[in-house]
Amino acid sequence: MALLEIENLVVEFQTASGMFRAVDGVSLKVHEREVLAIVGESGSGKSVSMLAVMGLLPWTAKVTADKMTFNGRDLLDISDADRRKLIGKDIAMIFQEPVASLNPCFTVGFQIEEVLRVHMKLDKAARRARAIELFKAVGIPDPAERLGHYPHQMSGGQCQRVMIAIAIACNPKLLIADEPTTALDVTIQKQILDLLMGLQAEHGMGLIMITHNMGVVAETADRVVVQYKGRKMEEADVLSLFESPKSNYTKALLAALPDNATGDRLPTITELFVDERPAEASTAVKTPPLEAPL
Ligand SMILES: Nc1ncnc2c1ncn2[C@@H]1O[C@H](COP(=O)(O)OP(=O)(O)OP(=O)(O)O)[C@@H](O)[C@H]1O
Repeated sequence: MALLEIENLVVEFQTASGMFRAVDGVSLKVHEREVLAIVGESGSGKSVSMLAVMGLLPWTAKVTADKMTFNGRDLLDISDADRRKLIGKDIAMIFQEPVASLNPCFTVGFQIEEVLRVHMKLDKAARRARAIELFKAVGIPDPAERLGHYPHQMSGGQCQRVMIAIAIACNPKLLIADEPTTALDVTIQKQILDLLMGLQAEHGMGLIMITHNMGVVAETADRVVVQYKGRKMEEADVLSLFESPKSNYTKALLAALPDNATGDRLPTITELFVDERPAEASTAVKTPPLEAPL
């Protein structure tokens, strides 16, 4: 049985200029111990699909699917109370802006201990000991002292390590990493990716890596889903995707990599890719409105 199973997921937002379809019939599966990369350019609905799984979309979103289960449990028909027990414990997510994802008003120690209090019911001393252990596991130096720091006192890379420590605090079965290295210095990006992959292997978690970076896909994924304008264009194991991509969009993504440049100028995706979908389908996905959502 797959850990996460999604069939025909559609997410639409109610906006001032009508309904906007951000995710258009996406299906995917993730198994235990598997790393699935979801790749696609900005706005292709990668984050929105996973926020739908987490139940973290605003009220303006309408989520429908033929199936959305976690470990056999129906996520479409789950009570708010049951979802709160699951999210942050069995399914955890880390985001691309680590500093903004932490609460600036509380110490990082309070924030990690809060997760341990709510989900693991540990007493104060056990929470502190576990928090120190987790900070050590993600490579934060002087963990006991760092627990007393606020997010603004730490670098972006350190904050992402804190976010990862919080995400793995309750030994989740599935970790969703939404562009976890995009906001970080290049020198730190590799360290954070290595840390995530090490933890994934050690804990046997399923990992969904959302990225627009084909280099990250190549380094991390077992299987890849390619998304474009809310639709799944292709799904393949990582080797097949790089060696024999099927969809023209995947071919365009690969051809736009600097390593594949032939002339003195890199081609853009729009030069390389013509939307393969029937006109009816592609116009169903309207250009996002500029005005704020309702
Ligand atoms: N609350 C919202 N109301 C209206 N439209 C939204 C809302 N949230 C996201 N969208 C739109 O949904 C589309 C998909 O967004 P999403 O964040 O999933 O893209 P993405 O593929 O993850 O790209 P990125 O890497 O830039 O985050 C975008 O066009 C975005 O503007």
